[in-house]
Amino acid sequence: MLAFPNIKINLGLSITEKRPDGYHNLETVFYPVALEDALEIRTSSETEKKITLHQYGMEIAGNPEDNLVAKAYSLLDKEFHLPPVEIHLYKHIPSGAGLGGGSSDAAFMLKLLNDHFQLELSEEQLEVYAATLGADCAFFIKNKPTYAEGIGNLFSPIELSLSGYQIMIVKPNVFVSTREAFSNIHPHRPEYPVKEAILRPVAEWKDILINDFEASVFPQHPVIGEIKRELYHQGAIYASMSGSGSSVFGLFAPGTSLPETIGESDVFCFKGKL
Ligand SMILES: C[C@@](CO)(OP(=O)(O)O)[C@H](O)COP(=O)(O)OP(=O)(O)OC[C@H]1O[C@@H](n2ccc(N)nc2=O)[C@H](O)[C@@H]1O
Ligand SMILES: Nc1ncnc2c1ncn2[C@@H]1O[C@H](COP(=O)(O)OP(=O)(O)O)[C@@H](O)[C@H]1O
Repeated sequence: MLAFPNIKINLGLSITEKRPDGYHNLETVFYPVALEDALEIRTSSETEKKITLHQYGMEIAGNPEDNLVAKAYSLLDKEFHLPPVEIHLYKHIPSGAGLGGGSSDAAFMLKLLNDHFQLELSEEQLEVYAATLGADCAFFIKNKPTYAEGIGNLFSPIELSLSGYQIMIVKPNVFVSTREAFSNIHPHRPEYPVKEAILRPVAEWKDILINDFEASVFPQHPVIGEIKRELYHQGAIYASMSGSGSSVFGLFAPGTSLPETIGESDVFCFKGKL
C-alpha cells in the first residue's frame, strides 16, 4: 500500500506565550502543499524484526530506528500487535525546513497501517496518536487548511482556498533548530491576529501576516531573509519563512511566470500550483 506524504506551510505564526512546561503557545494556519515523499508498506515475511526500513532520496539525520515512520509503527504495534512490515520511504521533502516532512511521514504511516491492517481507527483517534509524535503531526491526518493554537495541536478547520495561486519554495543549505529558534523569541500578542489577517485578501498579507520566527532566525542566518526579499523582488504577492525555517515560500498570482532561480546554486527549490 502506497501513500504520498505532503508538506504544510505556515501562513502567519504568532508565538504568544511561554508555558510553565517550557513549550510555547502559538497561533498559525497550516496549509497543505503537494511537495511529497513516497511511502510504501508491505506485510513482511521477516520473523526476526518487526520493521525493515529502506530509505531512498535525500538523507535523513539520525538512526533508522529514530525515523518517525518507525515510531509511528511502534505506537500502533504496542496496542494492536501488528505483523512485521517492510517500509520503503523515498525522501523528496527537505528536513529541517519548517515544512513538517517528518511529521507528515509519521501521520501517513499511521493512516497506512490503519488501512492496511483494517484497524478501524477514526480520524479523531488517529489524531490523538499523531499528536504524541510531534506538535504538528496531527494536522496531516485530515490534511486540510487548519487554524492551530495551543502548542500547535489544537485545531479548527478554516475556509481558505488558495487554489490557482502558484508557489515557489526555496530552502538554503542552512539548518535551523526548532528548539533554538524558540529560545530566541520574546512571546507577545500580535497586533493583527493570524485568524483575522488570513481573512483579508492575499495582496494585503505582506503587512499583516507575520511569522514571529523571522525576527529570531534572520539575524542568525541572513541568507534566509535575502531569499524572502528576492521572492518579493521577483514578483511574489506574499512571501514568508515557513515554521521555524529554513525554507521560504512565495505565492505568485495565477498565470504569472515564476522566477528561474533564487539564491545560490546549492538551494533546494520547488515550484508548483496550489
Ligand atoms: C513551531 C512549528 C510550527 O509549524 O515549527 P516547524 O516544525 O513547522 O518549523 C511546529 O509546530 C513545531 O512542531 P514540531 O517540529 O513537531 O515540534 P516538536 O518536535 O514537538 O518540538 C521541538 C522543540 O520545539 C519547542 N517547542 C515546540 C512546539 C511549541 N509549541 N513550543 C516549543 O517550545 C520545544 O523545545 C520542543 O522540544
Ligand atoms: N521520516 C522523516 N523525515 C524527515 N525527518 C525525520 C524523519 N524521521 C525523523 N526525522 C528527524 O526529524 C527532524 C525534523 O525533520 P522535519 O520534520 O522534516 O523538519 P521540520 O520540523 O523542519 O519540518 C530531522 O532532522 C530528522 O532527524
